[in-house]
Amino acid sequence: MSFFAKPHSSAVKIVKPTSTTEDVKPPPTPPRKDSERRQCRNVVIYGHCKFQGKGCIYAHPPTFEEAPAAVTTNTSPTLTAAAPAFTPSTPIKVKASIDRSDSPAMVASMSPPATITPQALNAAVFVPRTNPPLESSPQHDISTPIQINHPDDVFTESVQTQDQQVEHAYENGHHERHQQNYSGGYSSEYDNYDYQATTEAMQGMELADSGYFDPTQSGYSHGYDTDPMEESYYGHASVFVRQPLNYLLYTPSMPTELVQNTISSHFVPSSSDLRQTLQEKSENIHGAASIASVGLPEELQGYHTIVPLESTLGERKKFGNWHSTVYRAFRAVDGVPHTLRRVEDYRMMHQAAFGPIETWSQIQHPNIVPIREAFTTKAFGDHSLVVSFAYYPNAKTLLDTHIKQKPPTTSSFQQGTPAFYQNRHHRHQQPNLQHIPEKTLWSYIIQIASAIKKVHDRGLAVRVIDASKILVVGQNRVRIGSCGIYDVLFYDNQQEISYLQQEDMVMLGRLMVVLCTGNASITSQSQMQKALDTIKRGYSLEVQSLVMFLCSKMQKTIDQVLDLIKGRILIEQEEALSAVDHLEGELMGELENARLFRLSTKLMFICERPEFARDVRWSDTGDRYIIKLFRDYVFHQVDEHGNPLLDLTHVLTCLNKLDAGTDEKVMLVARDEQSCLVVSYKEIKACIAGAFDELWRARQGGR
Ligand SMILES: Nc1ncnc2c1ncn2[C@@H]1O[C@H](COP(=O)(O)OP(=O)(O)OP(=O)(O)O)[C@@H](O)[C@H]1O
Repeated sequence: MSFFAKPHSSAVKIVKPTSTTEDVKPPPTPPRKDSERRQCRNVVIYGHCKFQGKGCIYAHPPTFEEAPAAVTTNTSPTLTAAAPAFTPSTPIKVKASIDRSDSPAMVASMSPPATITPQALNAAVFVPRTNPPLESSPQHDISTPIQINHPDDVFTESVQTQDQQVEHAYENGHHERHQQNYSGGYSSEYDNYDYQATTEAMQGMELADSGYFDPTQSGYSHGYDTDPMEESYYGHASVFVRQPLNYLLYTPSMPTELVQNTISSHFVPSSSDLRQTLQEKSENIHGAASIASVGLPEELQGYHTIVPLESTLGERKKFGNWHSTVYRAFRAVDGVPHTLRRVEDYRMMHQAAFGPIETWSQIQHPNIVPIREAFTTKAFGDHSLVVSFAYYPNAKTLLDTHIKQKPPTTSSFQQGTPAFYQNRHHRHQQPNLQHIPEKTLWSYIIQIASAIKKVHDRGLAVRVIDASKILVVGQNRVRIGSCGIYDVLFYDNQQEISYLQQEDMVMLGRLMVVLCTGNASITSQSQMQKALDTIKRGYSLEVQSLVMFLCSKMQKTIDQVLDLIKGRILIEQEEALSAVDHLEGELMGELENARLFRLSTKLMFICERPEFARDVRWSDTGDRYIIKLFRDYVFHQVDEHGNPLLDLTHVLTCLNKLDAGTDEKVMLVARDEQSCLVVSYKEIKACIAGAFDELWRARQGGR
């Protein structure tokens, strides 16, 4: 065991002194010869010198037996002054040091102030290879560090300057290089601790981090790159590959001049609005409406919590010739909300009528509301057809969005409407009666035309291209809803598909007229002529000619329409890809959440495991103790009155520093407030990696 061997942790324990500093004065050192004052290189490299006492003329530190007594005065099993750590040249007053710990509550409770004992002052100085020494400050006066070089550098240098040491330095070579990492610098409290077994990961980290990694260790698989936890998520890790590591891998957000996340794009709102929109959607899904559900079946073919999405009072809505109501219900098997459209008083004559539903359920298109299934039921007290669709929270129809007038606040609708959809309608029925911008209009047309193309190519017709059946599900995003229902309802009265597809074209033309004029009730030829005049005044020639083409009696196909609008399609595609970039940028920002969550999870996995309570390696000793104190430091802070401090910023800051493994030191105070440890985030990180690695191996039955 050596004072200068590489330690596991450079944590410094600061405990109450056994005597005051005034009592003990360091003995005067007699002047020595120059060579005797020089530090033996073997000790620096390997932790000890084989030739100590056998002719080596350089200075050697005292052996363990010769070392001054440990500083510790209590029995808590932690590091002692024998542990290699920074040694202040003047006693550190704990009270002063704690000022660095950002913990006023802890400062208040550390009384009386403890100091480093004089013995500790004589202990050898250790400075981690890659850690810069603490900055000198009134609180911290750190001795000059010994610079430990890369072994190869030391070897070369020793050939030139210390011939006597060359031979045995080379001889001991690789083997001792490993040993120095496992053995040195720990007091007897650490003797029970299985470093060999538990710290492979730490070894790897330290080696890799400091450029010491030996590429011949190809079996090594635990380090930054192969976090066992991540291994479980992403499959078995491959062989560790040496690479320059910079673990400050915070995902940098794309600068706004490159991706304008802060600005609303065509399909995606600005970052803050996007978050708000998603929150509202989530709230919508979880919103319940008990009053609205009164009288409705509790369970319907595997769906429950059925809530109407529209008023069932007053004038009944019709779907074709049938009364119809739209509900939201949760599917029992997966808990996912669905939209159920119920068609009342429908008697199915042939089971084959469900055939088109089968075909429709296979159609996946970003502008069509997907169909889940269809069934008939008597649960409502009649013969109803129910078709289940995907549910889009806070979706509203084109009619509601752009055309419908807001109902007067005192209307019977609002008075008699259950809270759930009253609020919804109140929020959504704020129609934008202004002129729809041409860009938005083209976007709608292109999306709907794309959906029509998909359906026609499958040998079907859409049949519901209507402002009241097309849903606005996101910013400028539309989906055609209620597809397939007419195919079931009119199964016994089927028409030529080519005729129905022609109808789709005309319906698209009418939809354009409705959107351009804001008038959903154009029936006569004269009204149509007026509408065309309005379009001429407000929209480009391209819009006018497309409307004329679609509303004409000539035969047309969706391909012809797409050909006419191809220039606009390119603009739309540009917008769609920009939206993808925008969303990807947003997702990158959210990556951090997973990172911090994983870290917190590791802490929870490690700390205070009941099944390891009797295992010395998992009790309050060594690395686990540091982790436990760190957990307290992060999550269990209290204010000066002992009240819990719930400061999320503190938690995030600590976890980020931990994940980055910074050299910044933190003071961890024991729960009994009798001792504290100064330890860097880098070391805590290594402790956590080692402990988690052992847990991981125990999980696999290796324990
Ligand atoms: N798939 C869906 N996801 C979410 N909400 C939907 C879905 N389908 C319909 N809705 C909502 O249900 C409500 C009723 O739909 P419906 O199709 O009956 O519209 P409507 O405006 O009432 O049309 P109509 O006047 O023809 O009845 C609308 O507010 C609509 O936003």
